[in-house]
Amino acid sequence: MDYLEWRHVFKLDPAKDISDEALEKICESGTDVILVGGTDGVTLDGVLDLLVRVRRFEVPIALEISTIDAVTPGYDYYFIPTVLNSDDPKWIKNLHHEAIKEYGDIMVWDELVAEGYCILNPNCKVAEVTQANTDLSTDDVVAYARMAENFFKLPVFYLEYSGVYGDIAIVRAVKNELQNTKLFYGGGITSSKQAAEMAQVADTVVVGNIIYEDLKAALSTVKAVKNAI
Ligand SMILES: CC(C)=CCC/C(C)=C/CC/C(C)=C/CC/C(C)=C/CC/C(C)=C/CC/C(C)=C/CC/C(C)=C/COP(=O)(O)OP(=O)(O)O
Ligand SMILES: O=P(O)(O)OC[C@@H](O)CO
Ligand SMILES: [Mg+2]
Repeated sequence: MDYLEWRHVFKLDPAKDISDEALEKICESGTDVILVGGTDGVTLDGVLDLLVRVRRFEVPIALEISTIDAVTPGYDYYFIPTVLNSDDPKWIKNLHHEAIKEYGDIMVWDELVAEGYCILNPNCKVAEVTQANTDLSTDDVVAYARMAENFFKLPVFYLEYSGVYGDIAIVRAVKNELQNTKLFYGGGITSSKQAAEMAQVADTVVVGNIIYEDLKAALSTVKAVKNAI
């Protein structure tokens, strides 16, 4: 599966506006994929709009499902988060159970990629919405990574610092534990230096909000990640 080889990901938020000019630069930047996702304000219109606009380019496009009301055919992959450190079973498996009960007969399972999220920024929106317990030691986080890989056999473990730059020591400790499950890192990357640092440890680096704040800085992260060893 291609996603096993991804190094750099741009995450576009369907609740935010992006100009055609900026979108073209993002799509032609050399990134491995455009991942469409956000915590709130995600609508079918927003998800369709980005699908149609990104499809004009060659880059693959994946949808990270945050609400079942905003799912449409046509994406290359569907990423399904399960928030391992949520205190509310809704975000771990209940919404998933509901969706599979309703759409299980028509699902193309090979297009679905399950992601075990571990959210570590206590002040981000997704931590609040999912009631994530972010008060975790390195050992706690490593245990979630082991759970993702060995117990649930998830293809992706996503260390989510949304909005703040993470702790490289924690990212390294997790990476050292994982053999098959891919480590996605996302959060607070605003420069090529940060992107390169995380890319030396994580399998895949996700760049989000800086796209909307400083396009040039966002674009600089692609080369930084691709050149990192
Ligand atoms: C062809 C076709 C239609 C195929 C699809 C079939 C189908 C219906 C598949 C569904 C399968 C399934 C099991 C779905 C699960 C449904 C579901 C709603 C699950 C819940 C997912 C979940 C735990 C969401 C929580 C929120 C979350 C982790 C979102 C990810 C995005 C994220 C962290 C964004 C970062 O936040 P952001 O919004 O950027 O924050 P700022 O604005 O502060 O930057
Ligand atoms: O928006 P930022 O902070 O870059 O985080 C990226 C991504 O991990 C969000 O889900
Ligand atoms: Mg965002």
